[in-house]
Amino acid sequence: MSQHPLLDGLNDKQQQAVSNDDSHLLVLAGAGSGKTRVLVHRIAWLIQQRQFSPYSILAVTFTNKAAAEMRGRVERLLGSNVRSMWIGTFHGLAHRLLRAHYMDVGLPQNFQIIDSDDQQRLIKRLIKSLNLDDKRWPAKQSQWYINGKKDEGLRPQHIDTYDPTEQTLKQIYQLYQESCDRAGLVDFAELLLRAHELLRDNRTVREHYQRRFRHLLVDEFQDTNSIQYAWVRLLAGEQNSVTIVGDDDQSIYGWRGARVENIQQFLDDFAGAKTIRLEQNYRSTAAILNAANAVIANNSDRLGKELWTDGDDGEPIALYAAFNEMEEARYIVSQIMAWQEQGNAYQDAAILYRSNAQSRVLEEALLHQRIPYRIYGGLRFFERQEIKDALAYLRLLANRDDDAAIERVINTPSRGIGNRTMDMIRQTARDRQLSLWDAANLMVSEAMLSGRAKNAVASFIELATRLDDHTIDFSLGRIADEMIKQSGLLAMYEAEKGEKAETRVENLKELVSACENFNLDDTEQEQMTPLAAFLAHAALEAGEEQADEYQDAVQLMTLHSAKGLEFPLVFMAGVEEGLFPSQQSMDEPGRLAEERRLCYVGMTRAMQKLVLTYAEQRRIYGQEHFHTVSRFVREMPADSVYEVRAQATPTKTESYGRFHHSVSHETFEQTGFSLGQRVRHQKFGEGTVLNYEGSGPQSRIQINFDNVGSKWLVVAYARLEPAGF
Ligand SMILES: Nc1ncnc2c1ncn2[C@@H]1O[C@H](COP(=O)(O)OP(=O)(O)OP(=O)(O)O)[C@@H](O)[C@H]1O
Ligand SMILES: [Mg+2]
Repeated sequence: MSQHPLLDGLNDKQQQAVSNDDSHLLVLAGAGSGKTRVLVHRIAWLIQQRQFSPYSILAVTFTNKAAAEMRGRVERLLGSNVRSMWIGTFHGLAHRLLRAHYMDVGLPQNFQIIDSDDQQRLIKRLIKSLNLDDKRWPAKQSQWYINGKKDEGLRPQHIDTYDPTEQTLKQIYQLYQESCDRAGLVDFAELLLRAHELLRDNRTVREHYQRRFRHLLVDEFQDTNSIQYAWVRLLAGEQNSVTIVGDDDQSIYGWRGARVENIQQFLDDFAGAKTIRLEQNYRSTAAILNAANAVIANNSDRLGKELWTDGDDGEPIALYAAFNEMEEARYIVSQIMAWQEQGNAYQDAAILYRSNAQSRVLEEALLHQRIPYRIYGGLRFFERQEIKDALAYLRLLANRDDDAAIERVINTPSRGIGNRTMDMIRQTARDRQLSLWDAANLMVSEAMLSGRAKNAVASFIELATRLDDHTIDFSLGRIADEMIKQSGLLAMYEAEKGEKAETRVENLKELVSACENFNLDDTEQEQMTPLAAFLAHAALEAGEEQADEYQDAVQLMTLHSAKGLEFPLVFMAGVEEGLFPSQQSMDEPGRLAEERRLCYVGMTRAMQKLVLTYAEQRRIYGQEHFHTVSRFVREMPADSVYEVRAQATPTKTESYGRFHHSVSHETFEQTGFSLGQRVRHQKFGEGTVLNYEGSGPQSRIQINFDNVGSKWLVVAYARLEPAGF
């Protein structure tokens, strides 16, 4: 019997899932087993074989990018467009519903979506208007509260509480809601909630969509939250078919309200649902898959799945122990260069990391070698809001007349300098041809401002002056450290709640690390002060174009955003106890299990080659840490991992007080020198080898000369000789 072309290239179980009749279906399977592929083929099958109109299909994916890809793949399979099919993220689809029914939900036609930052700013203003102390009531806390309630489907009137704190939060929520409604603003949580209310409360609309969407298909179902699940149930109604695919081992958003229990709930709620398990992995080599399976086996409470491959063993997983994070980054970059020289594309390599703050050092190493890269789902380090705030303070220290810097931070964190005061300062500056700084000083000394405004401006001037005087003899790292503390920036972000604020605090501390490690010689701008040189470096780096969409570029992303994707070559950087698993997760079994699932997700992104790296010493979040290799690595079978560099002989270099090891991998061997070695230069005299980069004739070596300090030299020209101790 000849089979339908849409079933070609699928195994039996996959074919069963694709050609399933109209009963509800759960495809429960491990990573890389073809779940997403099954969804794509099933959509095409429904249209071509079962004659459903694309109009009657609704598909949900986890990101917009995944939605676009899925639509493209369906269209390629069918050879026709499926424009009338609804496909998108839960948020995107909710938005579409609200646009179509704005009147039914009481929104103006031109309602606007606000992002998390806008939302927070609005809440902040409202807290002030209630005359609440914003130290006692940080906007972030209210934001967290409001969004949490919305995710549970609760409006202010549903909240009954005698707790005085919650009563105030409820009052803020109420006021926030009123002002959003008045202004026609909709936040992310509101999109989901309002669309849910529309479907729940408006029978005509509900029945319309229930009649329309005969098939609902959801990818990455393990990461749906309560309201998203409620949505699926409403749209399914009594007669429509629901296909969900997921993997309980890849549930990694529990911390954000996702409920892996929804998989079990689905089987309870949707009568007659079938379960199909896919067990063959088509993505990764046996070495990678076996190691990933061994890691996840350490979790309990799993729904239980098998995963095997008949593919090649492939290369074992490489484990590289770097002596610090910079050397880790250089190693990764050198491997990517070697891989590219073998004829591979940059875009087939991905660097995954646990924390956003790790990206800075990696970005710098890539920039240094002029390798294009793209940060997936995020801003580059020096473009992030909190970093720009902090840099503005540093700019102000370097140059009081930097008006843009003053504009940015004169009231960040809030010091009671309002728009009116700022307008007056701007006006004075214009009238008298002064910088904002000079205008502000003038207005304070000549009492041109009212009492409160004057005090606020004076305190800002005093802060900048004090910071400068106080840090005059400090190293760049200490200047940055004092600045984030004294300016109140650190405290401001620390007072906020939520993941984004946590990341911001981490990034600020990471900026301190960046300053500490900043090497003046790197810039070859020895006439500049370290601060000025650093600022130039940061500005240039931020101004560097992010690789554009079509350019071949290395992919950088957090482990979380790598979900569902695959790459021939994958690096997982920072696999260390305390970083991955994270420090906070180590004492809580639930969180540790989620970290382990994240490790499983990361490893199973790799198709051909997986490289794990860790740094024995890492300066992160502004502090030096000595880490051991992650327990997850120890959970991998010994024969599936090989250490790239086993032997390490620590030598201490006085100037840096850091431990260095002699490296034995090729790149450095070519130079003929080893870290910590004593060398002699004709002009500069004797010194100790601190660092190196690049390979072949281009390789450069950093030497701390006893008399002239540290210098980077090109090995080929430096004519260095070994020297005795
Ligand atoms: N029957 C098959 N024959 C050959 N290749 C397949 C088959 N099924 C899937 N693949 C390929 O295996 C890879 C993984 O498939 P897919 O991304 O659909 O897996 P998944 O289960 O969705 O993974 P994840 O859990 O990571 O989202 C893809 O490159 C896909 O094209
Ligand atoms: Mg998938």
